[in-house]
Formats: sequence, structure tokens, C-alpha cells
Amino acid sequence: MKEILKKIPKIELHCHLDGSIRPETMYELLLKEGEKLEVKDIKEFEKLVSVREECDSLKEYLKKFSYPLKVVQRGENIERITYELLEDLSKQNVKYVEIRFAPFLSMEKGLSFDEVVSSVLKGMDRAKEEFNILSNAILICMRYDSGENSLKVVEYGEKYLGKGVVAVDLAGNEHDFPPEIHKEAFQLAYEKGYNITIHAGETGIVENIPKSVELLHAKRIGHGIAAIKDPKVMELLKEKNIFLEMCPISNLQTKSVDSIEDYPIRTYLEEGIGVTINTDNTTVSNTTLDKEYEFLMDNLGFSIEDIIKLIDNSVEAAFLPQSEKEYLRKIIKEELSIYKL
Ligand SMILES: O=c1[nH]cnc2c1ncn2[C@H]1C[C@H](O)[C@@H](CO)O1
Ligand SMILES: [Zn+2]
Repeated sequence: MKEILKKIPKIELHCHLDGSIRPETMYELLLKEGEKLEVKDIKEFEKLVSVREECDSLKEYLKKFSYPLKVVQRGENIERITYELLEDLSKQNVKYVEIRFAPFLSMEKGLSFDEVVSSVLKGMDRAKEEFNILSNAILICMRYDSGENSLKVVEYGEKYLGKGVVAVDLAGNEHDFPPEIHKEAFQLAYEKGYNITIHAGETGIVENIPKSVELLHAKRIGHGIAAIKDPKVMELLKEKNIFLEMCPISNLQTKSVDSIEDYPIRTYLEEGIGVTINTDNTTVSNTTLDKEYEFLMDNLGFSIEDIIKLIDNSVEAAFLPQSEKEYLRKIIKEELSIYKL
């Protein structure tokens, strides 16, 4: 790993809590629940919960979430994994994070919506005190869920708006569930003042990008790889200043692109589209922000100056008031100056 990447201050905007649980913690919690695991040690378990070369689609990738799902059913676990994720990120000099999670996925064994959300917020508060890392939460509606459940996420989440929750998202299997199923929920979210980001164009369906912007009011798009297929869609992103939350390693694993040479990031940047770089799922994708940036440097010829520009895009795209963005810019600039960057 390039030392400079470890040192520079970073921002993470697209990180799923359930996909980013420390494997050791997940293993411990599963055994505590009496789960029978067909692995002999943590090394084998790590392989079980992260994708390898064999992954051939997003659907395949999403199968890895069956283990995390079992451990996010208790408030104390949720608080702990949030806190630990932030601890890990702070060690990588990440200054600000937006953590996303689907409250309904944690309500399968009796937790209430409020218990789930407040557990995440407690973990975030504790991490802020101990590691001085800033964070906010994004509530996820799942694509396969009914529009009614998505409405509930928006309604129940309203009281946390500005108190740790900043946005709503739509995630899950994009192939079978188009954005319009959730139109009403995102209309309500828009009216209530949520920021909106939508996973769209992750695995080829380019129409989902304009649908997410025009029908669901997305200000940011998760992935957006398929935009490259249609100049009109690229123009829309540029014109409306919609930032893309790209996650290169995850995108290769889900076969959003066939090879790194086809990764459209350079074209997007040349066209003036706002790109940010993120991990998606640190455990499932076996990645870190440092690895993502190193990947761009090693494979696509990005310089450290290019990386710093991408980090500045993340500040700009963050769901934060202007004053907090300025604060982040200031502390990032100060730290970069130590390294003459
Ligand atoms: O990259 C992704 N695309 C679509 N859905 C995803 C991705 N990563 C995670 N998810 C799903 C699976 C998780 O259980 C859920 C909530 O984080 O979101
Ligand atoms: Zn995602």
C-alpha cells in the first residue's frame, strides 16, 4: 500500500453497515447466537463472507449478506458494529462518513424501527467522542420491498432528520425491481426535506438513472456505471450536478464492467461529471478506501493530485450544510499541507 494514501484525509459517502462488519465480530456474534458454521476458523469465515473472483453478478454478490443479516437483529450488536466500523475508518484517516443501512432488515426478530436507528446513532456518537470522526446516516429502502414499506422508512425516519439522519436511498436487486415502485415514498422524502441518493445504473440498466433523478429526486446516484451508454444521460448528470458514488472494486466484482479498461471514470471526469470514490462494502468487497484509490493509481494512471481532487468532490457531494463542508475542506487542506500536497 502506498504510504501517502494511508496518510491523506479521506471521505466515505457510500458504505453499507451490514456489508462492512468486521469479520471477527461477525464470527463471534454468530457463534454466540448458536449458529452452526461450516468453517473451521476465522480465515475460512472471511472467505465465506466476502466475494472472490467467482462472483458473476450483483445478484450473486447480494447473497453474501445472509450472514450479516443474522447479526444485525440486536440493538447492542448494531451499536457495536457501527462503532467498530467508524473506529476502523478513523484509523485510515477518514474524516467524515455517511453510513447507510436498511432499518427493516434489522426488524426481523422484534426490534422496532426506533431501536434500530437509535442504536446506529449511539454507535456514531460514541465514535465521534472517542475518535473524532464525523458521521451521518442514510436510511435504505429495499427495492424488493413494497412501496408501503418504503413509505414507512420515510415516515418513521423523519424525526431523526438533522439529528444524525441526512438522507434516504434505494438498494438491492436492481435487475428485477425498477425505481418507479418506490415513487411515492421518494416523493414524500423529497417533500419532507431528506436528501436522496439512489443506487442506479449499477449493472447496465441506463434508464434507471434518469428515472431516479426525475421520478425519485436523486441528488446523487450510487454507481451510475451505465450512464456511459447514453450521452443524454451523461448530459443530465452534468447539467443537474448529480454526483456519482462510484465503488470500483465492488463494480468489478458485480461485473458492472467486464474489465478495468472499461471502467468509465476517466470519461465521466473529462465530461465534467462529479465523481466520488467509495467502498460500498468493506467486508463483502474486502476493500478499504485506500485500496480503492490505489486501484485507480495502479490501473488507470491516477496521480495523487487526481485523488485529492476526487476527495474534494466527496466534500462537495456530502449531505452537509455548507459551513460543515468548509470545515472539512479546512482540516483536509491543513493535513495535506504537511505532506506538501
Ligand atoms: O452495491 C450494492 N447494490 C445494491 N444493493 C446493495 C449493494 N450493496 C449492498 N446492497 C444491499 C444489501 C444489503 O443488505 C442492503 C442494505 O445495506 O443493501
Ligand atoms: Zn451500495
